[in-house]
This record gives sequence, C-alpha cells and structure tokens, in this order.
Amino acid sequence: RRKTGVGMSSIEEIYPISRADLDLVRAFPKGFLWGAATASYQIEGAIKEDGRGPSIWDEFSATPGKVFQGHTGEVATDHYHRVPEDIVLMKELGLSAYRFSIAWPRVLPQGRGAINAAGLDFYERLVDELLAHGIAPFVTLYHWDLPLSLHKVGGWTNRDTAYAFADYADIVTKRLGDRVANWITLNEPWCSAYLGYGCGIHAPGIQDRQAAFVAGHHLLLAHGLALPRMRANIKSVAQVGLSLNFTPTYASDEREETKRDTELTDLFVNQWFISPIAHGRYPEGLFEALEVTPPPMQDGDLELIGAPIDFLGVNNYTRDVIRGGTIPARPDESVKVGPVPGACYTEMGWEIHPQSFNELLLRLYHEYGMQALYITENGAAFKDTWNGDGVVHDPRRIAYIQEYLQAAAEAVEQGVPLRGYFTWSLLDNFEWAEGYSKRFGIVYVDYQTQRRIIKDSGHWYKALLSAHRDAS
Ligand SMILES: CO[C@H](O)c1c[n+]2c([nH]1)[C@H](O)[C@@H](O)[C@H](O)[C@H]2CO
Repeated sequence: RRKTGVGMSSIEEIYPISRADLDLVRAFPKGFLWGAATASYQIEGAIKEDGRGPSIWDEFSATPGKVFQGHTGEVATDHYHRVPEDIVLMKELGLSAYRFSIAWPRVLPQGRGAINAAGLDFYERLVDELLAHGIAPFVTLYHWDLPLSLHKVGGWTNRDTAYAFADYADIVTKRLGDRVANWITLNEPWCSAYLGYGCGIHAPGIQDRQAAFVAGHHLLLAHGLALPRMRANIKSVAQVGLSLNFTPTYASDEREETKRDTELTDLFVNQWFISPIAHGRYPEGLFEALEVTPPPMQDGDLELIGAPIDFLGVNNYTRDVIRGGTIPARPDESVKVGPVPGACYTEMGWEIHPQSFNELLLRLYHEYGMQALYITENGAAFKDTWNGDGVVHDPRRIAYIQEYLQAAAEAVEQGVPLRGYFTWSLLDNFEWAEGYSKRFGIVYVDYQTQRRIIKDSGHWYKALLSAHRDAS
C-alpha cells in the first residue's frame, strides 16, 4: 500500500477493510468493547525507578540462559515514560478499552507493608488519562511480576502470599475503585503455577510438579480472598473477573489411547483452573493423572475460590493436536503432533485454528455456565519488518484476527454472551522467555529509538472499530 501523493493516503489506507469485514462487525452487539492488551513487565521498563521494588522477572531475566539472548524488561518499550503518547496512539486506533496490568512491586516494593506512593500515583495518572480519552481501563492486578521479597519466603508455594495479594488488591481498589469499573484479579494462574513452578521456563524457574499444584491452589486462593475485599472498594456497577488461558486439545487419530491421552491433556491444560472457579472443585482425576497429591487446603478455600465472578477473561491463541499412546506419560508430557497437514502456524509455532476458538467459547458458556465473557487476549506473532518509513506490512496478522473474530462472531450468533475483544498486543513487547524476538503488536516498536509505527493491522483494526461504531 503506497501513498498516492505527498500527504495523500491511498484509498486503501483510508478504508483498509473489506465488505466481509463490514458484515463481520455487524455480528457484534452495540456496546461491544474493542481493545488491546499489555502487561506491566512486558512494556513499562523503569524497573528501578520511583521506588519500584524488584520482581521475580527482574531476577529471572537477569539470570543467564533463561531468556532469549539475555533480554530483560529493564527498558522494554519504555512505556513508564511514554504514557501520554501511548494513550494518544490508543485513541488514534479508536480503542474503546485498554487492558493493562499493575506491577505489584511498584505499589508494594516489598510485596506487603510500606506503600510506594509514586507507584500508586503512576497508575492513577494512567487511569485518569485513559478516562480523559474515553478509553475504559481493564486492570489486571497480577500479570506474573511477583515482588521478589515474597518469592524469598516461598512465593506462591507459601499460603501467606495469597493473603498478601488480597491486601495488595485492597490497597489498589481503595485508590482506584471509584474510577475503574473492570477488574481482573489474575492473568493465567496456570502459567504462573506450571511454567513458573512446574517446568520452570518462566520465573521463578522452579521444576517441581507438586510445587506447581501447591502454587496453583494459592493463586486461586489469592483470587478468592481478593474478591470480597475488591467488591467492598469498587462501584456497585463495576465488575470483577479473571483471565484464564485455554488451548483446546484434539486427538490426532481415533485410537482409544489417543482419545484418552487427549482427555487427560485437556484436564491438565484447560480444566485445572476453570473447574474450581466455575464449580468450586478440582476436576476429577487431575491429581492422579499428574501423579501429584492434592495441594494442602483449608476448610472454606474452595467456597472462596468458587465465589461468583462477573465475567471470565478468555485468553486463546491456538489449539494442540495430541498424539496418543506414544509414552505412558503424564498429561504434562503429552506429545503434540505437528505440523498438521495443511495447517498454518505463527512465529510461536502455534497452529492457526479459529474453529477451536469457536468451540472453546461454546464450551465455556454451556459447560461452565459463564454468563459474560471477554476475549482478554488473542493475537499472533509474525516476522514483522520495518524499512524505516511509516509502514509495516503484516497481512498475516490481519488475516489471523479476521479469522478469529469470525469464529467469535459465530459464537455470538450461537448465543455466547461475549462482551468484548482485546487483541494481544497493543505494542510489540517483552515476550517472556522469547525476549524481544517475537512481535505480537498491532503497533511496531523500533527498540533502538522506541519509535512506535502503526502496522497495517493497526490501521485495519482502527477501520474495523470505526465500522462497528457506525453500524451500532
Ligand atoms: C497459550 O498462550 C497463552 O494463552 C498466552 C499467550 N500470551 C500470554 N498467555 C500472556 O498472558 C502474555 O503475557 C503473552 O505475551 C501472550 C503471548 O505469548
């Protein structure tokens, strides 16, 4: 797409959406929220500024061999110093909502005790600036950057951390509860528990499956303890939920052993957290399948954990096709089949499979009775390149979002109460163990200069959101 003249935009740049896109947006109800998502450690930088305490990701990413080429979140996209310009960018894109996370160690440098006023002030300014631009804040309280001091006394394997989280949630909602109407307690406790304590590819890098289930229980308990504290501080019209990751599992063939291994993998990957949240109990057979003992629980834990939430945040990117009977292994060692003939994949090696997204949404509504759903993460990493001028062509990301939104639109037509969609991510950012090697943004970040360049997908998303507003 080249400019047609100095200062002129090509007609495609003004209207980069198709007739099919116009039909697509009409499937979503008036008031449907369109946003983009980020997380504190992945975009903020300024990890030692204004009183912020260290987090487990500061220590983990600084540990040689843990992150691609030793990348860290020390600078990231320097969002901490660029909030005004980044919010102008969000406004330019026409976002009606923005999902971000608060860094616990910026608010409570030691995880508990003394409050860092500069940390709370930063998030207050961010929220006020969003509201001034008519963008609804969706605040995640925990997106993996646990204060290091809590890790030093066991982190999520220590039940006390759940109580410390509830105190942190109380402090933040006391300050922002009058202005923020959408709260997410935890982002993907499955990742915090299993990637952090089970297989150790994420902070704090522990490899102990039993510890993963103890940590998982304390993360759920943290959510349950925080809920009533938050509800006491937020407006009556405000809503609280949490974001869970799901990767639907499919059998690679019709053999009984394949179907069994696929069901066990589904138990482990998809049911572990939604079952306590939706049904107040762990899924039958989970602990046995993983060869762990049930995590220590106290009376009342599961009631707290299973207390009603106002919405479920759904994070989905792909599906897994499971090969059966290869090894008499546990579901955390199940063998994924790939590449699937005729399938397309993103830079993460994730199969692009919108049909499984549609089926997931239907399952969450029918099997788990979720009365409101937001897609709090969906997006794709591709090899985006920038040639130094104002354009970044990413047609595959446009196609990915189109296909997944089509699947979501079908779910809405099938009766799923879907209330909003946040693409991951607003900006290219620190992709955990992959460092800055993977770009998910609809806005490109040139890390040498911190320049932001709206990708074609950003221009397309802007036009799509505008078309939805016009159609509503
Ligand atoms: C199966 O993917 C997970 O749902 C997942 C994917 N992602 C996530 N969770 C995290 O919430 C984000 O911080 C990541 O940046 C993002 C992209 O990797």
